[in-house]
Amino acid sequence: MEKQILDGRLVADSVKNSLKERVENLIKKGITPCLATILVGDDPSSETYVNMKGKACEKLGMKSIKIHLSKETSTEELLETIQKLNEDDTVHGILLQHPVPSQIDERKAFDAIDIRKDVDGVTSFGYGQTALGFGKFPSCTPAAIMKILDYYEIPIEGKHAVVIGRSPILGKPVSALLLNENATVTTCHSRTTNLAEIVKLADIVVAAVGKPNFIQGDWIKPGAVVLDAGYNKGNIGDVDYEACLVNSSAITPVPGGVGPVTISMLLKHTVDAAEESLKAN
Ligand SMILES: Nc1nc(=O)c2c([nH]1)NC[C@@H]1CN(c3ccc(C(=O)N[C@@H](CCC(=O)O)C(=O)O)cc3)C=[N+]21
Repeated sequence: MEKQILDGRLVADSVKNSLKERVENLIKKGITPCLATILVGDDPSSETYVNMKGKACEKLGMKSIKIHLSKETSTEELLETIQKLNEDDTVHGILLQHPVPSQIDERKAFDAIDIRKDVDGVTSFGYGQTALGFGKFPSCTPAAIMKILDYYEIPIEGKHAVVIGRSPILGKPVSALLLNENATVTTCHSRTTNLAEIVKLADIVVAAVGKPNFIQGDWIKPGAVVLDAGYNKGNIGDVDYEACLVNSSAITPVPGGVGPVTISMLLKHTVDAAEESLKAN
């Protein structure tokens, strides 16, 4: 069996290339697609991610606004910041970097984002739309996983997909997207008692747990496709890559797998939102 390393940088480049002309056309019409990122606190890895997102925008001729709030920020202050960005017609997408410091009601902040600007797919309403199958902006990592499967023409329909993790912007929405594509989906989590047994049934494994090298090689059914959405400290995925490579037919590395595609989907959603704003006016 031929083994495929799923190259996220390649997929991300193809997504970004498809945006170039759309960005140019918008600029000709006087609209520069703009993503506003909000970072609360000073976690260095969050700062790295937010900077990567801003740079990716600029590389494509898009605009990025970076808002950095102190780690003492209150929910009210954050809501005010979001409200201003909602009202700013030059801003097309808003990304509130997760996680936020513990004094902040993150759900309340996410849900304050105007649905038209929710390019990161974090609002309750956006999740509901995604789950029902008509959402415009699914969360970016779930969207990236689907894009990788699509790019490599990996069939989903009728396959057993096992998602490990049920977070609001990763495990839950990716389970929904896979279900919408007619996979049989099992969502596992920290209280799942027979995890290894369930993963062994999977044709498609999505790792979204946040534990380095957690997914073991002998859990992978021969021929299974493995997607690693983990982003642990030191650029380590949730999948024990070398061990899982053995049985898998296709696998994403970390780095260079799901991560770069996540960012390209964020850009795509921002361009989509900018085009929509043009239609609305
Ligand atoms: N509201 C919100 N939306 C997010 O989408 C979101 C978030 N919060 N919080 C944190 C996670 C993490 N995340 C990553 C995106 C890209 C890479 C990525 O591109 N990583 C590179 C390597 C990174 C490097 O070179 O340092 C790679 O995998 O090749 C990683 C992680 C988005 N997240």
